[in-house]
Amino acid sequence: MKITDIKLTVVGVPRHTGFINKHIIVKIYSDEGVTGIGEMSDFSHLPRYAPDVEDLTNVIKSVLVGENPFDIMKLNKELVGNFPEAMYYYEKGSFIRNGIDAALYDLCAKYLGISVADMLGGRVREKIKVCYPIFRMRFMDEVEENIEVVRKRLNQGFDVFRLYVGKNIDADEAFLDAVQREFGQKVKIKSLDFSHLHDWKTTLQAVKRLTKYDLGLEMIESPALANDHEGLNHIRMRTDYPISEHVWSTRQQYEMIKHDSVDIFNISPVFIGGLTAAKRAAAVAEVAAKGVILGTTQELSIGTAAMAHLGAALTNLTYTSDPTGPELYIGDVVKNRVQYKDGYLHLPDRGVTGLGIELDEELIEKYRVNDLSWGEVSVHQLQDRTAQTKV
Ligand SMILES: O=C(O)C(=O)C[C@@H](O)[C@H](O)C(=O)O
Ligand SMILES: [Mg+2]
Ligand SMILES: [Mg+2]
Repeated sequence: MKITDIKLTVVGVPRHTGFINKHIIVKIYSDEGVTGIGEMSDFSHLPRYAPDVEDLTNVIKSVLVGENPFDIMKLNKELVGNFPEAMYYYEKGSFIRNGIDAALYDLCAKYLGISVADMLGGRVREKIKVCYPIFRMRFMDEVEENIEVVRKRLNQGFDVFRLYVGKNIDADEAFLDAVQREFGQKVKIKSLDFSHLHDWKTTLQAVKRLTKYDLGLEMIESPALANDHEGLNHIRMRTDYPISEHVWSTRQQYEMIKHDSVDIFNISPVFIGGLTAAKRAAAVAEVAAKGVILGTTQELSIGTAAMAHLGAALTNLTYTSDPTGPELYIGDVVKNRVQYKDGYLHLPDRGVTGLGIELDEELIEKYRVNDLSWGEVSVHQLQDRTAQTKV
């Protein structure tokens, strides 16, 4: 089989919060008449610049056209050559590699008539426990709005949540207090995510306040400045709670092991550049005897299905994971969205081929936008993932 062509389509899909995220839908065509699909998810992250999609398409064509899609390791090496790793969480080259890698798996698995999980090592599980995110509050009046989100999502079966914290600790505390009073044991807050906003010592003060409300806390995430591997170790040694951090490059994961920085690696294909790289990062975690969760950038259904197939094959998925993107957006671009039930992300059936997701061309057209250009949006909105415009 040979790759014959590549198509990239940009879509902008609003979230229930009002925040609009741009993604690129990838199609890889082959001379066997089989097409692979993938998703370069959520370019709506800092820094505020964007790749030119026409130029990007040409670059990717120059890497892939004429190649055998089964040469996944060779093609990943080529992709890393063209879009090198960086020591940055939201490195856009990783998003690009991720979309291509998923489409290669989809193409090859469809050709073989098997599901992507079967290419990644089969199924250890059929469903993955996930949590619903509560985005960061800066103002007290956001507390009640977020309690309403908990009420609504609990009714839909999401009983585990995670909370982005660190810009208004009074609001964080008021939220946790209100959750405890209203929901008691019915709801779990599995993580407090500080998103690298503060140095570890400042975070530690906040952790002391917020862990008064232990609602089933599994981990404290990103509690030091980005790439402060020693800082993570300092705070890890001073709190009883497991520390988690995202993996965004091979070198950064190595440094975190060297400095014994974390208990849990938060692994997302989008931030490490694909299913291939994410599977390797999970194997590295196993070697280092660390826990693993599947993280998220809040993907649409294609990106989330890719993570479900990956999660199916991981033996060391030890804590509650994060991918709930399709529940956050008001729409999607597929005929069959991924399924959530009782707070679990369910894998597509074993009988499906590829990722098991079918594109809906009408929905692609509905959400299609010309490019990845930035509209009016503030750094706060980008950090906090809300449409909140107050300063
Ligand atoms: O755990 C995290 O950190 C995230 O989920 C990052 C978020 O910013 C996410 O990418 C989003 O877009 O909401
Ligand atoms: Mg995080
Ligand atoms: Mg994101």
